[in-house]
Amino acid sequence: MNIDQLIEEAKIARDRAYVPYSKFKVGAALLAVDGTVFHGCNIENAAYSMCNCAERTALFKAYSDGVTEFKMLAVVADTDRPVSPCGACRQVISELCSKEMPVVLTNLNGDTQQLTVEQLLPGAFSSEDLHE
Ligand SMILES: O=c1ccn([C@H]2C[C@H](O)[C@@H](CO)O2)c(=O)[nH]1
Ligand SMILES: [Zn+2]
Repeated sequence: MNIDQLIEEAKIARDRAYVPYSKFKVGAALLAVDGTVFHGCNIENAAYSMCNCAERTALFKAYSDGVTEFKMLAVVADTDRPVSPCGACRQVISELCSKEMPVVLTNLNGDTQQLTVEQLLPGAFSSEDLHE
């Protein structure tokens, strides 16, 4: 599974987005070290704050299936620039993925930006900050 293939998987995930309120579809594809690809889409709710982003959907699906080691995450939306994950997702990605893992951000025009998890949220608050 290369980067282009993972982006295609993210587009498949995006097609399943449940977005009756924003109409803004986002897809994510999370490649695990064992080669499994977890799809994630955004899932909205009439109680708006319950909306879940595509990135967190993919990560939570993997974790809840017992898969916790990842190689790469791709995210796609119909944006002018490569889609920018929200702050909440950056925080969750920082917690659950290695600092060095590549995150591929893209849009439907094929504009692509590749960042590491550390670059996505430099200086993220982490478990190391929690000394009791
Ligand atoms: O990277 C992003 C940015 C936004 N959204 C979702 C949240 C909401 O459903 C919609 C509009 O913010 O897009 C994602 O899933 N991922
Ligand atoms: Zn988000």
